[in-house]
Amino acid sequence: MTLRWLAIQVWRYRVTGLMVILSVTFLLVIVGTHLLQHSSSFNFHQGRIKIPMKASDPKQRHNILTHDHTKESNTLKDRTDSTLHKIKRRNPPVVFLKTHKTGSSTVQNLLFRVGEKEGATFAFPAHTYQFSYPHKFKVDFVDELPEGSSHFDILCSHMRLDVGQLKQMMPPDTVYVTILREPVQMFESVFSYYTFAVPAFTSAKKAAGHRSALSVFLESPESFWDPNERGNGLGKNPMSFDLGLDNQQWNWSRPANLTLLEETFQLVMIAEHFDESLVLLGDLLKLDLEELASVSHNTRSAYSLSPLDNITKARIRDWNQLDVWLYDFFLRVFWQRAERYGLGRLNRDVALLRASTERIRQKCVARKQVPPAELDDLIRPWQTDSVTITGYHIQKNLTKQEQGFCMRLVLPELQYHAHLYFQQYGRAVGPLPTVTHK
Ligand SMILES: Nc1ncnc2c1ncn2[C@@H]1O[C@H](COP(=O)(O)OS(=O)(=O)O)[C@@H](OP(=O)(O)O)[C@H]1O
Repeated sequence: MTLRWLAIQVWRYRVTGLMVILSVTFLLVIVGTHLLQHSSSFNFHQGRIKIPMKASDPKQRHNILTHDHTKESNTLKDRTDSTLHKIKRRNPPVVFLKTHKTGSSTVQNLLFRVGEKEGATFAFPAHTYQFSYPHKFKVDFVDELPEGSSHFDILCSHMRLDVGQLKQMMPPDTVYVTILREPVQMFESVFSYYTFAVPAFTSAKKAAGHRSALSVFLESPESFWDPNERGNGLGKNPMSFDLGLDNQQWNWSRPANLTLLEETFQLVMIAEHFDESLVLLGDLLKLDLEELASVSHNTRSAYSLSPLDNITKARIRDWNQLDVWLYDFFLRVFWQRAERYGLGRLNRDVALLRASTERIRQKCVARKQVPPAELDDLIRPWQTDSVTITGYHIQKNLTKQEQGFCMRLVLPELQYHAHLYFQQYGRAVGPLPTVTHK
């Protein structure tokens, strides 16, 4: 009887019932979509970080990020309260000397991700994104230790190395790592990227007219390069300069500070053996395969690349003899280290890393080599007037958690730095001071 009555009621109100179910479903879809859009675990508030398309003095200018931090206090509180900051770091402290045009932004991105996940305290420059480059590093270039931290865990921004100063501020068990790249490729990349930032390169560009500025520079580099002119540090032996060596004069003898560098750096990564380098890095820092995944950062678009003829290559090597010597030296050290790890074991781990990274790239990356005009401010890498730097689009069909991971994977250096800096200090990255360091 009751069942029959129920069946009659259902039949009588079938249209109204259907309408109610449809309305509730529609409402749930609307609310769900809204939540996904506005509560991403990686809440960068797109549109509030503004990166201009072009500038001539990369990473040093203070006005490149205008960050409206007043609107962000709640987000910061949420982040500070989150479990992210309560996880105990399991990795040793690390200094990564970020050398120029060596693939260093790719390594830095990986360290940013690991550090953020583990609530690490970053040693950031007090002003802008570099430690008062090209001055040699000093402890007072570093921003204050944030409240509640007893020491810095990770330092990975550009600097000109001074080992003694670094050791004054980092814990004794700090792991020191850097990266070198084959000097011809590296110098060509430095020249192209910094054509309008290194005065010697700019003079060559002006003199070149329609000819290749690099070729004109290499025909008589001494006529363009004044070692005493500020900003010319990267104009000759740039890797040696970043490592704090005298990049001007060299008489083929072992550089005075080489022993100190050998003793300080547990690992000098080699860009041409990037995956092998990552495996050794992972071993030192106790990282797992997923943490070692990366995409290449700061890559130039195809039309910003020009093939080098043999004369140009020989001239680059001639002009950058100390870098050539240094690279060959640390390449030998690298393979000695690889042998200690075990070459068979290294090959096996590289294969595992490549397979794991490939899976992650497929999951995250919808499109690579995306030109800057097609990238949102949030994910557009810094551009210079002389080259075009490409970026990535991430996949659309990702869960909230995957979206956070994938965004971080492709996030350019300046944006990630600005985010972590704000997270650590609750304020935007500081501008250049009016009085420069001596
Ligand atoms: N994984 C990996 N392996 C090898 N090479 C890589 C990798 N990731 C980035 N790159 C290349 O490194 C160049 C950018 O270097 P940096 O990130 O150090 O540049 S910067 O000084 O921070 O601006 C830039 O080189 P060029 O394209 O020749 O300019 C990148 O393409």
